[in-house]
Amino acid sequence: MADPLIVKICGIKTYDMLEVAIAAGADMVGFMHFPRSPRHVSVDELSGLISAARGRIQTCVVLVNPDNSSVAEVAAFGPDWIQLHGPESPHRVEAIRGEAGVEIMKALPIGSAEDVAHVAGFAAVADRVLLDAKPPKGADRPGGLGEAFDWSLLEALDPSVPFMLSGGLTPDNVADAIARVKPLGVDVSSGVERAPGVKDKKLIEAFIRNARAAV
Ligand SMILES: O=C(O)c1ccccc1NCC(=O)[C@H](O)[C@H](O)COP(=O)(O)O
Repeated sequence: MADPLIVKICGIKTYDMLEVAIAAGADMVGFMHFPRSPRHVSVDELSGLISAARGRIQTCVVLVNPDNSSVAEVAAFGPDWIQLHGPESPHRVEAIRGEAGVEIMKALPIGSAEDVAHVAGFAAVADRVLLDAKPPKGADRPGGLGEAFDWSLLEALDPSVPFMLSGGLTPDNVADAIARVKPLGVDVSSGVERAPGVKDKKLIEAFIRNARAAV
């Protein structure tokens, strides 16, 4: 039997939306800890949200090129995952994985065949990879931009590499994405918001319903 699809709702900032994601059947929530993000949560907020979610849904803290002290500070709250969403090298991913004591998801920007060729090297040192759209030059953050990439690029990916798909997913395109790309899981942020950083209950519910119906 095929593995069940993993659905991650990223950029949760409030307890209300954490409850919405859990009730709607998400498998994982992401908390952004990156000040330039409209979804940024402070360390105090992170600690509270992770505690409220513990044992009910998997938690993932998203960091961008963190130093060792940031990793240790966040890991101490006991999330299930840390997502590295910056230009971390495979060597740095491996080092953080060794130190953090939590599972590591490495986000990788995909905009060309060359980007796809690098995925297997990161998959070998991370617990999971998340393939996202490559941000345009001058973007103020490396993710959460609501932009999709050309999914056909993934036809060149080694089929033994499990990955999650993100970038511009919405309730309207998630079923098509799953059918075409066959990811291990899907991740969404902008597509379930009514304004940047403001999640919407109905959009979260529709996204999860449509994703589950596609498998
Ligand atoms: O969401 C952000 O603001 C963000 C900022 C900096 C690094 C990563 C960020 N988001 C990480 C995610 O996992 C998003 O869910 C992923 O990039 C997809 O976002 P979207 O295209 O908006 O659905």
